[in-house]
Amino acid sequence: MFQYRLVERGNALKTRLCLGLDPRLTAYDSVEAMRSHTLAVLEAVAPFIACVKPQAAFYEAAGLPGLQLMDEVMMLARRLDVPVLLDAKRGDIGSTAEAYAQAWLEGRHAGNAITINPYLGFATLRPFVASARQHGGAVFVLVRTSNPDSGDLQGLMADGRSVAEYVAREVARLGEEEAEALASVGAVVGATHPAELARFRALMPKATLLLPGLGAQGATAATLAPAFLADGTGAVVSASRGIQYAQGCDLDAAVAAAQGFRDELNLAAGQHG
Ligand SMILES: O=c1ccn([C@@H]2O[C@H](COP(=O)(O)O)[C@@H](O)[C@H]2O)c(=O)[nH]1
Repeated sequence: MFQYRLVERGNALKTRLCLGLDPRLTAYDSVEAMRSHTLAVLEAVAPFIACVKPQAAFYEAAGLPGLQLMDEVMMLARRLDVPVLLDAKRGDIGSTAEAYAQAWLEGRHAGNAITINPYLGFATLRPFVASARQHGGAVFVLVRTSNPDSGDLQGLMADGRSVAEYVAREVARLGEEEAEALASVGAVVGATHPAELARFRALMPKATLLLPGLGAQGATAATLAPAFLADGTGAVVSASRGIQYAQGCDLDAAVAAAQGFRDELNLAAGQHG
């Protein structure tokens, strides 16, 4: 199961870091340069990460070679035994959600995780959850995203609760359907909202939290302690630009940035060495 692979790898390598791999065509002279650098970053940084999070948008933006690269990233991750959490934020009416789930959580993608969007209604999450449960994967529901304007909708209040809290409650409810201590239904909560982490952690006790926003978006590891469970597991924190483009396309700088984030997150999670 994806969530337990994260715990096992995180504990074995002492890391709570998720590598975001968002290759930007504008950073390179050619698609081939983008391909080789992206794969090299994953290979070099793998010993310091609990999982890798390719952002589908960047691969889609590069057309067919980009989609081929996304596939290569996933295959390399599999070879390196690095869990893959695809950031695609899928969500649609039920029958289409079934097709998305089949595409990204089954077959050669069985055991992976994907971010999903609850905007179309809670029932539309079901096909993703069913595929994840059946094929050893996981889903990460958008609860409180990291962007500055995420409160436009997620912060709206109804009966004393924010929309984000309603979604969190649904994540918890789905988790309760599973016997294991950690559920296959996780949540995205931005690292840029440190004051809200304790509340969301408490609302979703069985959910693994994905916290994007470390580095380029200004979040710092030291503020993230409330996201973790008492044993230091239960959350992974992602940085994309802050690692892949730490100093331009310098591979050593990417490794140094990943090591630095890993160490800071271990301190925050109470994992000392
Ligand atoms: O709330 C969210 C959900 C997803 N993201 C994605 O994470 C990375 C962040 O990249 P950085 O370079 O580390 O800022 C990117 O792929 C976003 O689409 C997020 O930022 N916030």
